[in-house]
Amino acid sequence: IEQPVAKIFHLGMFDIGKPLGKGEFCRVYLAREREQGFICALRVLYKKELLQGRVEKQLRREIEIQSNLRHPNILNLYGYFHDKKRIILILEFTSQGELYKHLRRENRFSEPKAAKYTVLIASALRYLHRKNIIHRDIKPEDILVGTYGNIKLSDFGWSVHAPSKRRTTYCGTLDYLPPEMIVPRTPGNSYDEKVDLWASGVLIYEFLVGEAPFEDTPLATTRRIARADMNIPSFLSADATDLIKKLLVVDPQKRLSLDEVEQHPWVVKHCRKGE
Ligand SMILES: COc1ccc(C(=O)Nc2ccccc2)cc1NC(=O)CCSc1ncnc(N)c1Br
Repeated sequence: IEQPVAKIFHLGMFDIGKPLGKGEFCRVYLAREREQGFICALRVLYKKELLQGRVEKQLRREIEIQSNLRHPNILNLYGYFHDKKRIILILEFTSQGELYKHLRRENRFSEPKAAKYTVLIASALRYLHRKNIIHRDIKPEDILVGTYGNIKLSDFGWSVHAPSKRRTTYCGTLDYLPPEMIVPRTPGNSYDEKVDLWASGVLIYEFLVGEAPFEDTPLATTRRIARADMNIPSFLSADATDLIKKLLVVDPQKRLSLDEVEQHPWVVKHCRKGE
């Protein structure tokens, strides 16, 4: 789909179009590569800010990891370049933008739609976990929607994201953090990929209810997460309720595995293969 890239300025071999992200920290632009007219999203990061935020190491590690990922439900990082002041990430462009906008507009998703998204996210997580990568940051704000409605896990580099208006919590939301990252029982609070299963439960809840299960004041949220203290509205089907309850379990080892999520009746019912 040809996207109008009204040329505002150019950066390297790219013509820069409209801003895609908002907020002073989130400089993401629609761009077209000059030679082949290749459409992409460019994320511009200022070295000064990265140094202040001491995140240049995290960014380097992330670019290293993300450059080797290839999955239909993970936003592609094609590469990067830098000039004196900036580092520019060359990212896959998704024409339908951020999933959280769709969720806010529709208030909540139907169960079939939520189940379809769940399967796609589980498939991306399985791919990451097989490579020993824990995403840790799965929330509607970090999921993008492609042209044909398929979704892409992205990593907005939370540390450079302004405390977004979308969540009124300081420096990223607590809503998606699992108990073991809130109340570290084991010294050095070691956690494993089960944190992504907890976050998947929070995500399914938010898809179906329209708000996160532990949304509250920061203090109350941490208390409720630590006890998995949520109430599931009665309009959710029994299967959906069952899946959420089996993911939002305090003990990480007792949470469902990705295989069990994909084989859960709620998912199977709504996502018969090939539909
Ligand atoms: C693989 O995707 C990333 C990988 C890495 C980082 C990142 O900044 N890491 C990072 C930055 C600083 C410090 C530490 C980590 C960010 C992303 N992703 C993004 O920034 C998403 C940009 S928004 C957007 N993108 C495409 N199409 C649209 N319609 C939109 Br809206």
